[in-house]
Amino acid sequence: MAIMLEARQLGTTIRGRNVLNDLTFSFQKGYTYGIIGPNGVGKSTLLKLLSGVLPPSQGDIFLEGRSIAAYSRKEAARKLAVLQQGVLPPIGFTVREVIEMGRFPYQNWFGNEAVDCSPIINQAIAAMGLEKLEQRKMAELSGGERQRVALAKVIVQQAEVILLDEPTTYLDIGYQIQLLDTVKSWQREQGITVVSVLHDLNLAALYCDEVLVLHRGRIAALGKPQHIYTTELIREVYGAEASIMNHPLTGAPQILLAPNVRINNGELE
Ligand SMILES: Nc1ncnc2c1ncn2[C@@H]1O[C@H](COP(=O)(O)OP(=O)(O)OP(=O)(O)O)[C@@H](O)[C@H]1O
Repeated sequence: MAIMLEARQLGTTIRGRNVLNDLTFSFQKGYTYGIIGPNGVGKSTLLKLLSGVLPPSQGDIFLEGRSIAAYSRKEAARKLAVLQQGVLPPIGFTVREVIEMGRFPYQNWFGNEAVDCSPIINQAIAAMGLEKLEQRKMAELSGGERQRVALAKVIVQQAEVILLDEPTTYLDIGYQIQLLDTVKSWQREQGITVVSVLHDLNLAALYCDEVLVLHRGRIAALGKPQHIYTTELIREVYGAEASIMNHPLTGAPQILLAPNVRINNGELE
């Protein structure tokens, strides 16, 4: 099995505070990984380290065996595409123009490409259900529509690794499933590696081959959801009481949260 991304003794300090410590793990080519953990634990920070935009304070990241720091910007962008959280898209442009910006790693100095990129742009527009919106200005879209444009822009980058920071933010449950299904079929078709920060542990169990759980700046668990999701882990990491059931269709572990108030015959007391 080929290793696509590897972290060795990775650590980072932000404003004198140790956020992530001694993380060592590897992600295999062609797999989907979820990064989960409580608010503020460092999930987005880990994604920034993996994409090379934030240099680590300790340790190193290897992309196909080569330190990420040794890649040029365009070289890295052809290998790795990132959907960042909360980054405002350029609102003066149309949907199609913004998606075309995802092709920058393949453009020359004048913004031209050697091959016609319209087939891949059209494919991404269709995959994200944006056909009717392609001439709309970004400023005229809802939060969920903008998120779908941002993902289409990532898809057209045709990278081997995609890093997604909370890709389901702003999306209703229908679009959450549509987006994750699109990413999954894209991943299978192209054999790419997907690393996604997810808050929803149930979606992570449905879509990820393996999940990395962060707790207090370290790895609390890394493995298949059915092996690592336990009531003890949920209690330790989130301080929440949960029951774990198997999904009736897929068998994936699904977490049911238990309210702290007492329940009698289905009524809260
Ligand atoms: N630019 C910054 N300046 C100061 N502290 C920061 C900065 N960026 C992140 N932090 C801190 O680093 C820690 C990790 O932040 P990060 O955004 O990676 O967490 P997260 O797990 O993605 O959180 P969430 O689930 O809330 O999105 C937090 O305590 C945060 O306050």
